[in-house]
Amino acid sequence: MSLYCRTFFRRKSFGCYRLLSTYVTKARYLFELKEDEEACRKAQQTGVFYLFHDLDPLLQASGHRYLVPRLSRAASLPKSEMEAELGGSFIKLRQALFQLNSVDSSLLFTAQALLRWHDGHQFCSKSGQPTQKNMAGSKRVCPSSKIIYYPQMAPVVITLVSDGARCLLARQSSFPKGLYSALAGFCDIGESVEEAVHREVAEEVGLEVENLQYSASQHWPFPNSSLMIACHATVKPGHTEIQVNLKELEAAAWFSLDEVTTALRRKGSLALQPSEASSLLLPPKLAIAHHLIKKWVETLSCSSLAA
Ligand SMILES: NC(=O)C1=CN([C@@H]2O[C@H](COP(=O)(O)OP(=O)(O)OC[C@H]3O[C@@H](n4cnc5c(N)ncnc54)[C@H](OP(=O)(O)O)[C@@H]3O)[C@@H](O)[C@H]2O)C=CC1
Ligand SMILES: [Mg+2]
Repeated sequence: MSLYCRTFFRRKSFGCYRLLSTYVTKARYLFELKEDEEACRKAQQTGVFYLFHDLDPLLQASGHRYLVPRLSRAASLPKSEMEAELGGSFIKLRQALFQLNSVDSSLLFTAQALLRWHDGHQFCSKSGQPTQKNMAGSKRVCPSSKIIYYPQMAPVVITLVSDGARCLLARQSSFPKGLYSALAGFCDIGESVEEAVHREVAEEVGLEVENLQYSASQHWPFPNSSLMIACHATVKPGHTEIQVNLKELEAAAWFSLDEVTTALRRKGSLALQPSEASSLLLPPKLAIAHHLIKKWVETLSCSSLAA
């Protein structure tokens, strides 16, 4: 059983920061918890805990949604007794994605990513000796080599390529039937975001892009922690012929504004009804791919209205 503690910021107890904004005060407080073992120990006495078993969070079903119980103290019971006592079950985070609200999912993403990182960094890669976690869980230190290990995220670029009227979406064989997403790929070492976008698009669909525009970013915990960097880009005029790299993708195609708008309106889970078996499915709201696609639709719809 693993526990992830979250300490809620209480404004009145930090008079020394009174002149600063609430956000700055909170940021300074969280910084203090990472640096000061004793302050962190104290905070854990009033903090709330999220419970995990083998990286699966404890969730409570409530209609079509999942709620995340916040525990005021750490208890240690066998898994089944814990589930019975708290009226919930330990569920794979990926499986529960569509039934969580965005605040809960963001906290659980961070908690699971940290727990996974600690689990995989128990030993120093130089000395082979066990590493020790600090109270806040923000780093691990090897007492022998003195190396400090910090939790890491792998940078990933995700790009929605457009030819002005259509956008390019692709699927991997592991995706649910009908689901298409934007092109994604890990940055190689030494690469800038721009270089990674150009390379990934060329590698996966054989196209050259230009007019790169950063849109947003997101921490994504699956399968390991990634920092998703989302961009829009266009192809060079007239150069739209896709050459799918079948080692990376199962299929890629251009989709019209109408097709994408209809797919965005489709609600609910990723399972298609038999009558819609050939329909296009898009990533869920929580995924940054959804944000990129929605933004493209909004921009194109506005510009066609203005024309
Ligand atoms: N939030 C969102 O909206 C979306 C998130 N994603 C995420 O983006 C990530 C990348 O997408 P994907 O298209 O799969 O990536 P790539 O196109 O880069 O291909 C994935 C392959 O890269 C290799 N790889 C795995 N980890 C790393 C790493 N840390 N550095 C370099 N190469 C690595 C693996 O190859 P091998 O197994 O041969 O070593 C893996 O099969 C995935 O984690 C996916 O979950 C993707 C789309 C949407
Ligand atoms: Mg890819």
